[in-house]
Formats: sequence, structure tokens, C-alpha cells
Amino acid sequence: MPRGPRHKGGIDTNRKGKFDPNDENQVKHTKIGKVWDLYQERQPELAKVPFSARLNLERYLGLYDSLPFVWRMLKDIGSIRACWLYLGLYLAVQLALSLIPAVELWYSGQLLKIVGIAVEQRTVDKNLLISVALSRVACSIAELFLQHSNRIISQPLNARIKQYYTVHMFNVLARLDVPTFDDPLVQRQLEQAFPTSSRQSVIWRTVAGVVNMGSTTVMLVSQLSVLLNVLRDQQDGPLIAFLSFSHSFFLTGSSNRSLFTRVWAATTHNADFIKLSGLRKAAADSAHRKEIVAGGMWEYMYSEYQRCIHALGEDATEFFDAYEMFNQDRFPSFASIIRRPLHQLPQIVFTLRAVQYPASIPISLASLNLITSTATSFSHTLSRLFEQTGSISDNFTTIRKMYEAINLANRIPDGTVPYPENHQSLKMGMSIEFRNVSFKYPDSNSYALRNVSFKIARGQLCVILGQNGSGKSTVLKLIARLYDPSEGQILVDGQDLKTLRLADLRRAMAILFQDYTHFPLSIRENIALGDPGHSDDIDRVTQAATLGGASEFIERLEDGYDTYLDRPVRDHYSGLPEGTMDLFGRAVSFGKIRGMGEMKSNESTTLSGGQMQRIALSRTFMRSLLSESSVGLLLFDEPSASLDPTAEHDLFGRLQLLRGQKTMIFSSHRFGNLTRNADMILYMHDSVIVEEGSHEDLLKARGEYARIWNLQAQAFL
Ligand SMILES: Nc1ncnc2c1ncn2[C@@H]1O[C@H](COP(=O)(O)OP(=O)(O)OP(=O)(O)O)[C@@H](O)[C@H]1O
Repeated sequence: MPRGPRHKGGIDTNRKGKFDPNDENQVKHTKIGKVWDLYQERQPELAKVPFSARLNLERYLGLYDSLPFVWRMLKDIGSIRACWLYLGLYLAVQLALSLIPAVELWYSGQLLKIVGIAVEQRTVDKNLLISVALSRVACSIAELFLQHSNRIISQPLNARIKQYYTVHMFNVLARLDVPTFDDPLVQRQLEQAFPTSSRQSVIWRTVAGVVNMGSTTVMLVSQLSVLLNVLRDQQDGPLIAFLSFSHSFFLTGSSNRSLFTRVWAATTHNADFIKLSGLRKAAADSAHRKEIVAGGMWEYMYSEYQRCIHALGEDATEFFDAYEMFNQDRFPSFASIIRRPLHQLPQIVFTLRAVQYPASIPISLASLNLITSTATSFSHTLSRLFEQTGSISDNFTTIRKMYEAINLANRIPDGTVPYPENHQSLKMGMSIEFRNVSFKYPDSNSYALRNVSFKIARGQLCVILGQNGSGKSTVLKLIARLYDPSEGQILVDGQDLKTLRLADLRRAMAILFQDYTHFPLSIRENIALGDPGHSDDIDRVTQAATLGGASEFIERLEDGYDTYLDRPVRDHYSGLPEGTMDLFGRAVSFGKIRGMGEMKSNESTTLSGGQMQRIALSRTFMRSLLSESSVGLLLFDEPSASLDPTAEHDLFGRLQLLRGQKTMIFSSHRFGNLTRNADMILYMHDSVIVEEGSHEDLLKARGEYARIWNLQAQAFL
């Protein structure tokens, strides 16, 4: 994601269509220095006309589609406790604030009138002068109080709205199934619906934006009407007012040049710059240090870095710096040139008029002052209004996206049949049957499984063997219904898997994935999540940890079960003296990685790979072996890959013992005790099952299984 204020000026990221840098009709290519290629969407003809660019009609048409969602948002906000009360107060304060400039203007007009009368008649109504002056001062003080109240009211309002939607958002994220969550379109939708960076929720920004737009309009209309009222009787008032305001309509010219108000993309093909960046990253990242040192690479890296820098000269800069330098060399735009004389025009006209009609000078001079000061604030208010309408239309679209995301349906439809009919039956295991199952992953064109058929009876121990990528894990994922087969049917206890209630089905099985992850939560929670229903039961957690072979090293940790493997909250600090090596009981990290806030899900600085696997195993035990009757099927994908031989031996012993009558399916690369004891072995090759049977059957068949078994046996002779 590019650095910099990507959304400044409000790019409509929700637009339909495609940005193709190679489309010369739509996209302008600019070479920035030697390194960067900038591609900018060409402005439509209409947008070149000053003023219309700000209206961006296409964008506002989209507002209409979003209205039903905005209505739903209002209803949702209404359901938040005390929100209407705060909202009412907020509206009242905003309205008062928007009227204040007009009231101030009116008093300024009154003061001018007094000056006018004083010049003409040489008399001053002192009482009137004092009361007008006091009221003018009172207005300023009232504005200060109102602004303060505005902040006081908007804070709890924003907080309540944010809290309400945060819970909604979490629910949306947490409930998505694998194919839906992995879909790039859904990812984009989620990213747009729940931008992670902004401090204020989009909902609050929209509410505040709409209210601000209303109050800005009230401000403009009230100021204009007061100004017209004051100037009505003055000879050149309307003409000078028109000239003063005209320059505010040319403000658009300068903003048109900003990169960030358009669709754009930048890239580089410069080999030297790419290499330079790679060298810089490699030298700064601790992950490469070992190899740099052991391989004696630094001299080569240094000389290459120097060579690239010399080849690039001044152009060895990041994109935004390069763009800034490039922009500074460009000539000012037509609109910004024309704005300057326009700014002076009222004074010139005023001088000409004054020369023509000297008698009217004093009044017009006062009016000119009033008009020009109002015009300056008016042009700012007007440009704010345009900006607000732009961001409102974007916010409305984001709200539509957000509600669409809330309503997002999972790709794996839920079944309706409760499972199992009889909970006691689960103790005897579950039967699994694949009938001509074929499957392709959603983002893949090739089959991960092809025409796979097999049947595992209740209570059997099945081992799936095969090379890397042959489809073993995929079989387990389909049984857990993480995906649905592209063709064929899977039966559980004789019933179509798709008809069974998903929650029931998943409760009835425990699965340990090969690419298991650790949650950025405490070890206790990491294990307890295996059986969320009993997460408070610390005895169960410790028992599960013992079965998983994890309890010993967990107890040795300083915080024991409360240890966080990856602390999800970063500490914040800056400017620490160099002697500060630890803070809040943790080592201070000065590495670059820290700044990125990245957390790796299955890596930990404190535990070994085997220890991590033991925690994952404990989670599976928490679910499967403790709550006796609720699980009937255990799926293990390479459960011993990171374990040492003793630990593996112990694990299989415990699994056999605790399995009871339940069905158990292993995916494995290893031939040994496990396969010898299996009721059924499925040998997979290239997405299909090539051999099927018990250890003895397969040895007799003299196929691939027998060949590898014999190879292994010879290796140990
Ligand atoms: N999420 C995915 N998206 C696309 N393709 C995938 C995905 N997961 C696996 N595949 C592909 O499906 C095929 C089967 O993969 P699978 O993980 O089932 O193999 P495996 O036998 O378990 O391999 P290993 O022994 O390495 O674990 C492989 O070709 C793999 O590249």
C-alpha cells in the first residue's frame, strides 16, 4: 500500500470498472526522473471545467443507491442507548454555531451603519454603539462555549456509535467461513467496509459530515442573506460583492493538480533502484544477518549499493519524494494564475468608482472592508462544503459496503438436519464415505482430488499416506466441510454431509491441522479454545496440556499458562536512553520490524517448533478426549511432524489409549507403528487414491506402499 495521504481529497475507491495503465485513452503516463513511472487516469472533459470537478456528478449519483443503507444506519444508531438525546443536543449546538457568523456579520453591518451615519451627520448614537459592540463580543464568547460543548457532546456520541459497530464488525469477521474469507473480492470488500486505520468510525464521520454539511449550508445562506440585507441600499455593494466572491469559484484550479484527487498508480522497472531497495532491506532486517555474516557478503553488498547509487544519482529517491521534486518544477496552473488578478479586482473597481463618485467613498470603503472579509471566509466555507459533499458520498458508499458485508452470506451453506440423532452413538465413532469426490480449490484450475472414493467404518483407524501435495490434507478439510466438493458426495453415518447442521457436525469432530496456528492470546486460552464451552475449566486445560505433552514446559514459563506467545498489544515509546534494554518487563525492540506491527501467527520468539506443536495438540485434546461423548471423529494432519522420536512415540501411545472406539484419521508421511496398526491405509498419488487396504494387504499387493516400506526397513538394517 502506498505511503502518503491516499484518500486526501476523496478518491472514489468504490467506483466500478478497471484501471488499466496500458490503456492510453484513459490513462496518462508520466516518467518521473529515471526511476518512476506514474500512471494517472485522464480527467473527463467535464472535470476540466472549473467548479464541475468538485461536483463530480457520477459520484453523487451513487448516493442514491446508498440511501436505504443510510436509513438502516440511522435506525441502528437509534437503537443505541441515549444516542438520540446526544444527537439532538449535537444538532442544536451545530445549528447555533452555524448561525453565529451571520449574526456577527449583522452586527458588523450595524457598526458600519453607525460609522456611515457618523460620517454623514457627524453624530453617534452612543447607546446603540455600546449595545452593538457588546453583542458582537458576546457572539464571540458564545461561539467559544458552543465549540466546547460541541466537543463535549460529540465525544460520547462517537464512542457509543463506534463501540456498537465494533461489535458488529467483529461478528462479521469472526463468522466467515474459509472460502468466503479467502475470496479476494470479499477481502477487498472487508477492507473497504472496515478500514483499519481511521480513528473515527465511518459511521460517526458520516453523521458528523451530514450535520456539518447542513450547518455549512445554513452558514452560507444566512451569511449571504445578511450581507444582501446590509448591502441592499449601497450603490456599488452588489457589484463589488459579486467580484469579491467570484474568486472563490476558482479555488478548484489548484486542487485539480493534486495527485491524490485522482486515480493513479506508480511503479518502477529500474533494475538499479529495485536492487538498491533490496540491498537496503536485506541489510536492515535481522532475518538476514546470520547469512550475511557467515557468508561474508557485506563487501559485495556495499560495493553494489554504491554502484546503484552512482548510476541513479539524484533519482535514487522514493516515489513521493521524486513526485514532489518533479511537481516543484512545473509551471503554475491557469486557474491559479487567474485567481490573483481576480483577488485584486474589487479594489480596482472600487477605486474607479470612488474617483467617479467621490461623495460615496466613506460608505463604500466601509462596505468594501465588510465584503472582502466576508468573501474570504465565504470562499473557505464554500470550498469546505464541496469537500464535505465529496466525502459524504464516499462515506455513504462505505456504509453501503459495510452493511453489505454485514449481510455477507457464507459460501458453505448450512444444513438443517441435527447431528447426531443419538449422542451416545458418537462414542462408537462416525463412519465416513467418499463417493467419486473431486475437488478444486477456489483459486486453482487443477484438481486437488480426483474421483476419490473410500469408506471408513465407525471406530476405524485410518492413515492417509502419500507424497507432498498428493491431496491428504484436502481429504481432511472436506470432511470438516471447510470446502464443499466440486463433484461427488461425502456421507457421514450414511447421511449427506451437506444436509447436516454445520455447528453440530463441527462439534462432533476434532481436527489438528498441519499448518495449525497460535492465536495471539494466552497459552491457557490457546488450549481452551479447543472446547470453548469449557474454557473456564482450568483443570481441563491442564489435563489437555499434559496429554499434549506441553504441561512441563508451560509450567516452567514465568507466567505459566498466562504467558502470551505473541503479545497482541504493542508498547509505545520513543526517545529511550540507550541503557534502557527492557521496559514493562519486556525486551525493548529497536528493530524495523517492530514499527510494522507485524505478528506471525505460528512463530514465537520463546518456544521451539516442537513446543508450539504440543500446544496445538493440547488444544485438540481439550476438544476431543475430555468431553467424552461430544466428539466421534478425530482428524490429525501430520500431528508429529515437529516432534522428536520419543515425543512422537509417547503421543501415538496416548492417542491409541484415549481414542476408545472413536474413528480416527491421520494424514502422514511416516510408515511405522501407526500404519501397522491401521485398520485402513489410503495411499494417495497425484490427487487420486492408488492403493487401499491394511498394512498386510498393501505389502501383499507389492505396490508403492510396499516399496517404500521395504526401503525404510532396509535403511535401518
Ligand atoms: N488453499 C489452497 N489453494 C489452492 N491450492 C491448494 C490449497 N491447498 C492445497 N492446494 C493444492 O492442492 C493439492 C493438494 O494439497 P494437500 O495440502 O491436500 O496435499 P498434502 O498431500 O496434504 O501435502 P503435504 O504432504 O505437503 O501436506 C496441492 O497441489 C496443493 O498445491
